[in-house]
Amino acid sequence: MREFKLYAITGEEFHQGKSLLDVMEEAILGGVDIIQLRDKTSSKKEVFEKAKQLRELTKKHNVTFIVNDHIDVALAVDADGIHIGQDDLPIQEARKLVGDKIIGLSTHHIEEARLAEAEGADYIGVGPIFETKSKVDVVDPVTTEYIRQVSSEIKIPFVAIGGIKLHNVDQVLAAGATRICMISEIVGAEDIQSVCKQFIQKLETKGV
Ligand SMILES: Cc1ncc(COP(=O)(O)OP(=O)(O)O)c(N)n1
Ligand SMILES: Cc1nc(C(=O)O)sc1CCOP(=O)(O)O
Ligand SMILES: [Mg+2]
Repeated sequence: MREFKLYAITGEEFHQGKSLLDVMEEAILGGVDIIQLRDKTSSKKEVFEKAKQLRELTKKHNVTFIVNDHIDVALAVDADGIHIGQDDLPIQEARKLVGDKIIGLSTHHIEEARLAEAEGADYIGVGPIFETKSKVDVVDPVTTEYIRQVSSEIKIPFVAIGGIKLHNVDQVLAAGATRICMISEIVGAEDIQSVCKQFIQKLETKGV
């Protein structure tokens, strides 16, 4: 898996009338090095069409492309990987389907992180660090304490997610995160490039 540090997930409810492609290209131009298509409401066919466009965009900019939930769509567009949750296929079964593509798995406590590592996830999501309105049925915030646990124990890459904003990201980095992931703070921004550049600056200040 290529190294990454600034991860943006689509969230069309936040896009302020701008097109999906324009929003994600702005994010990439601002420094995002991995993007995820996350669409909980569209039909499979619509998700496929969006994935095809984002695959083209990410190829053009040499950025990693992940599809959330839909393993079949990820395979159909030759995405770089998939992101799955605790209620999705077990990693071993997902691995049979995707081969050496990237598998990311959401985790919310250290036992899940240990299991993800043992079962061969390529990276884990660690969250939600703070309250978030971007996901329904989300668990209570795991706080930066969970970042501390994961960074001291888990060897595979992890990315902090959930309620991360420019005003609180310093706490996330201070706890040991070297990769951060956002929906609303990036794709809902007036000036997406500027927000991404500020996140990159925060990461670089911490030596990432
Ligand atoms: C990078 C990253 N981390 C966590 C999630 C959440 O995935 P999941 O638990 O499957 O929830 P949904 O996103 O499907 O609502 C994620 N998508 N990406
Ligand atoms: C999709 C998602 N997964 C989470 C998890 O903790 O697994 S938190 C989350 C929403 C992240 O959106 P925002 O940056 O707008 O808070
Ligand atoms: Mg999911």
